[in-house]
Amino acid sequence: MADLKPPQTTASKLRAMLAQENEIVVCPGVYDGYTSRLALNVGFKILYMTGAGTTMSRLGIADLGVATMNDMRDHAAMIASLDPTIPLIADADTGYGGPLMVGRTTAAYINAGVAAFHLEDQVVNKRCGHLKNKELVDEDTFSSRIRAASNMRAQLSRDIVIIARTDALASLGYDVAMSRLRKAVEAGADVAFLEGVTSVEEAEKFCTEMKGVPCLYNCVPGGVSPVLNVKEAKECGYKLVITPTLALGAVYEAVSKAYKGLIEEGDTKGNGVAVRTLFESCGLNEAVEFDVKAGGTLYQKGV
Ligand SMILES: C[C@](O)(C(=O)O)[C@H](CC(=O)O)C(=O)O
Repeated sequence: MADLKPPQTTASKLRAMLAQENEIVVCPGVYDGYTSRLALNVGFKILYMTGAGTTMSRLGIADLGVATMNDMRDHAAMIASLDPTIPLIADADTGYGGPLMVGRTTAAYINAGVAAFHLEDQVVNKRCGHLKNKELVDEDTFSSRIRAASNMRAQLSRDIVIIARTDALASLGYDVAMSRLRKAVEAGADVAFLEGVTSVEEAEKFCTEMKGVPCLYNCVPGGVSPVLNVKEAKECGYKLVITPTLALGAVYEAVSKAYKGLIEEGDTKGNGVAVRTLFESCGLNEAVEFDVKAGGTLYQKGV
């Protein structure tokens, strides 16, 4: 029998990262296997799967609550599988229904290898937190979502870090949003996410008033919040920063340019990155090595 030791869970790795004093956990937004590989290749030890990006890349639709639990779970499972030692934080929107459904989502995300997920207080037909006229569920309904996640985690004896997100700031104000987050923490949430923070002062106040509960900053250029860099977010007191649209924006610009070059000038080369380099960014050499080591004959002479 092989000597197989159970690996440390990615949820407990993330908890250890959050417990480090004077550190902020910087999470690159990824939205598919390719962007996840690119983030891992530059050395990130954590990934954030954006729901907006998942909906855009998987369905070609804007962040309007169209992706189902299965879409999100499948996407998260694929991303988490690329390097199962790396914690993946994944968007879980509203949890996709009542407590029973949120419990099911929690179990599905745990089984998909997700280390942490965020659940919010918008209605199920939600929209991006940086769009206008969001509708919310009441405070008790939000608490029940968090409690369902926490109860399922306990029932399964499997860890997942629960991030409570409130979208209440925009329509109900700071105090109501804080009350929702405090109740969410009482119901079992580990991390607080105040969506749509409007100023640095508000960000600092929020981190102070959450009294030791790790706080997450959502950096969305062109949204309603100031675009804080990592140092600034840390100085406000945040323990986590996510950048959901970083890769989406980079791809928007670079790919649009390449396609325009093709349609307007017949440029078939684009930036000319060699195909082998592209494959290598997605584990070509490691895959070949794995196959050869196991005695496979397909790639013995190289590829
Ligand atoms: C964090 C977020 O839920 C996401 O899907 O990544 C979005 C980000 C975005 O749409 O830019 C959000 O609602 O803030």
